[in-house]
Amino acid sequence: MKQTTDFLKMKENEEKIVMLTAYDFPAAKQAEGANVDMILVGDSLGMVVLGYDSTVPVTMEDMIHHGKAVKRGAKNTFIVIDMPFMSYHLSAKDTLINGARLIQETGAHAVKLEGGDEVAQQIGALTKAGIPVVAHLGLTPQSVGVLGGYKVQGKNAEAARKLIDDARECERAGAFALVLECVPKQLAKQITEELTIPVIGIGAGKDTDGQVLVYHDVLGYGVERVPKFVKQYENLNPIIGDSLAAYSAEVKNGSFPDDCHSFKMKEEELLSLYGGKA
Ligand SMILES: Nc1nc(=O)c2c([nH]1)NC[C@@H]1CN(c3ccc(C(=O)N[C@@H](CCC(=O)O)C(=O)O)cc3)CN21
Ligand SMILES: CC(C)C(=O)C(=O)O
Ligand SMILES: [Mg+2]
Repeated sequence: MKQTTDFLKMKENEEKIVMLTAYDFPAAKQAEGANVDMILVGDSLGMVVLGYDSTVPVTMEDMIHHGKAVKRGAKNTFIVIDMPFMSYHLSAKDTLINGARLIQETGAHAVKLEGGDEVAQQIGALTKAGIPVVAHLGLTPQSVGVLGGYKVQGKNAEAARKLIDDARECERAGAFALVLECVPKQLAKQITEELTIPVIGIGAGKDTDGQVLVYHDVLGYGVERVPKFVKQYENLNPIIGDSLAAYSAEVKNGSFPDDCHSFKMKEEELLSLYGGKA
């Protein structure tokens, strides 16, 4: 299994880092089977598997419940788990307690939290306590209310400069990697070149050190509309829809279950069951 330091070496060797989200046992098994370098138990689970319209309602309990299932499915893959909304803002003590719970109770290897300068203290405290941290900048979905929607970030010079400063600050605070979401590709390239730690992009172009996508987006599984930056490698929705409709139709018309999906008792057992008594 890869370690935090291996991701730094991958950056140095210009070997791309592949990250994919997973929220449950089967997805984690598939991700590990596909040899992804890192699995992210993202708080996007609130939207793609719990049906909320943002990541804000996701709780520590939700993250731990899903994190445990992912770990059972991917025992040999590096796992990063999102710290949910407001679990790293109240106090240094709360941040450490929540970070420790996520690591200890799920068996994940690192936590991820959103923000730059304003959470540098928390990144430092967690790292000093022995919890590896991935920073997350650009479009930070937990701040959707403040950002006013899921929009590309860092489009003007001033916003871009702030993002570059924040990225440096995250590295200085001790983050071992940075997720950069929904920013212009030129800005992502510059940040990737300026940082020593690996930058993993999502909607950030091809020049970052790695890429991350949401499992359900890649597969077209459950999700209806996906962000522009998503490449759908499959569209499972109609496959699942058609399969379930066929099952339903066959139950209704009596063609399921047939003999090959049923169990049979031997004739002599049937005879002794009914034979003398009927
Ligand atoms: N299924 C899913 N995939 C994700 O990548 C994802 C989630 N959910 N939930 C949490 C966040 C939210 N994300 C999103 C959601 C929507 C857009 C989006 O629609 N963006 C517009 C761009 C708008 C603009 O031009 O500024 C787009 O058209 O892609 C982007 C990121 C990324 N994350
Ligand atoms: C989109 C990725 C980076 C994420 O934070 C999540 O899936 O929650
Ligand atoms: Mg997230």
